[in-house]
Amino acid sequence: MKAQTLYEKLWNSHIVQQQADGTVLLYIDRHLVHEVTSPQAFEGLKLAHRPLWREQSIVATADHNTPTDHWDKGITDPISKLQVNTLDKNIHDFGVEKYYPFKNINQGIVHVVGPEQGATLPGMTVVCGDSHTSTHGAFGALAHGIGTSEVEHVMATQCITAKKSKTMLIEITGKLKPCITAKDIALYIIGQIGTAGGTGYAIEFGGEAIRNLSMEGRMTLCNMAIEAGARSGLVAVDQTTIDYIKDRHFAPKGELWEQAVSYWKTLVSDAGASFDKTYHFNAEDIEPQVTWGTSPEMVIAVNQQVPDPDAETDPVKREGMQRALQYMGLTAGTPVNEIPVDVVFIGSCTNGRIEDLRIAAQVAKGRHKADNVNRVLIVPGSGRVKQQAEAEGLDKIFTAAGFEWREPGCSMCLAMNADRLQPHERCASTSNRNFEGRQGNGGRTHLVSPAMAAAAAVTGHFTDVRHI
Ligand SMILES: CC(C)[C@H](C(=O)O)[C@@H](O)C(=O)O
Ligand code: SF4
Repeated sequence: MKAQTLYEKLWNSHIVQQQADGTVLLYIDRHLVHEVTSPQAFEGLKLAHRPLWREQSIVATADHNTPTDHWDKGITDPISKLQVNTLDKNIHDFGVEKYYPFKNINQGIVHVVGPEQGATLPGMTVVCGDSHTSTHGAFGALAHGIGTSEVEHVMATQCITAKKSKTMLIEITGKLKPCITAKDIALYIIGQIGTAGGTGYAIEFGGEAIRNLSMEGRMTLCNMAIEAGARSGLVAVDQTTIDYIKDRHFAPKGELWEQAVSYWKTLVSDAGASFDKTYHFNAEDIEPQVTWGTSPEMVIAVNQQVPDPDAETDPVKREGMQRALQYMGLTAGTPVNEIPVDVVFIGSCTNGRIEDLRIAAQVAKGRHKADNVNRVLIVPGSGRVKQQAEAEGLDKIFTAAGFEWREPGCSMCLAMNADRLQPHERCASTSNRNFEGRQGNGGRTHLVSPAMAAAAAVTGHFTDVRHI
C-alpha cells in the first residue's frame, strides 16, 4: 500500500461520502462546545425541531465569558451572563450530559478541558466553533475550528463537508537549548514561515525536538498552527501520547484500552510518505521569542532590537511595520530587553496548563513583581489545573510574588470578559494573538512563553529568562 501521511490516514478513515470534485462528507467523533459559537446553532436545531444526532459526542463548557475572580458574585456583566445562561439552558434542553458549567471543578478553557478529561483521543476527528481547536492535533487527532453554521450541521448530522488540505511537514531537528519551550518553537516557526505560511495545509510537526516535548508542549505548538495559517496541526502518536491519556476520565479502559493503544500506534506518517511541502529548522537556533508588533509573525529573539521599517524593501510590509510600531508605541532599534511592561498575563489555551504554571512558578519563586508592573494575572486553564497547582503550592509562590491567583477561563486572552488591558497598557502575554485591541481597546500585547512572562513580571521589562 502507498505510504501515507498521518493526515491522510485520519482523513481517509472518516470519509462518509466523496463527491467527484473532491468534496467530502467527513464524520465527526468529538464536538467541543462553548458559549460563544453555539447559541445560533442550538437555535437553528430548535426551529427545525431536530434533535442532536449524537449527544454523547459533545463536551461543553463555558470559558470566554466567565469571570476569573469574585466567583461568589456570579457573572456581573449582563452580556456575558446572558451568553453563559443561554449555554446552560441549551445544554439542559438538549440533554447534553458532558457539561462543565461555570464554577464546576472541571470547567475551563475548552481546549484545556477536552484533553484533560480524555475526551480528545488519537484517531478522532475533533471540531469546535473555535479556531484554536487545532490544539487537539497534538494527540494525533484531526482537529480544527468550524463556523457556527457548521456547528449546527455537526449537531444535526455528525458530519461536515470538507476539502482535503495539502500536507506540510515542519521538522525541528536537534535539542532545544535550556529554558526554550514549545511557545518559543511556535513563535519561531511563525516568524520563519509567516502567518500565511500554512494556509491550505495541515501541518505535521516532527523531529527530535518535537518528540522530546511533553503533551502540554505539543498542545501549545498545535494551538498556534492556526496562527501560522493552518487550520490544523498534528503530532504523531508515541508513548508520550499514550501515557498522558491513560486512566483519564473518558479514556477507554480494560480490553478496549489495549485495542485502542494498538490502533493508536499506527497513527504516524509512514516512512517514505510524501508531503506537499517540508521545512527543516534546527532547535539550537531557537532563542526566547518576543513579538514586537500586531501579528504573531512580527517576532524576534529577546536579545534582538525592534526592527526598522526603513530596512524593509517590500512597501506593503514596510507600511504594516510602521503602523504596528505606532500602535505598539515602539521605536525601531530599541533593544527588546529595554521594553518595560505594565501587565503580565499567564494563562490561555496556549499556556494555561500545569506545566506552564510550574515553569512560571520556578521563575517567580523567591522573587517579587517589579514596582512598575501594575498587575500580574495567573489564570489556570481549568479547575483541574488550578487544583493541581494548589496541591503543588504554586499558588503560594505566585501570591508571595505579588501575582494574582485567579479562577479558570479565557481571561485576558481576549476582551470578552472583565480581564482587559487599558488603552496603551503594555502586556507580556502567554496567549496566541497580538492583534490590535485583542486584550482590550488600545492594549499592547507582546506574546511570550510563560517563563519569559514571569521573568518580565519580576524585572519589569522583557528579560532573557536564562540571565535572571
Ligand atoms: C470566540 C472564538 C470564536 C474565537 C476563536 O475562534 O478562536 C476565540 O476563541 C479566539 O481565540 O479568538
Ligand atoms: S484562551 Fe484565548 S485563544 Fe483560547 S479559546 Fe479562549 S479566547 Fe480563544
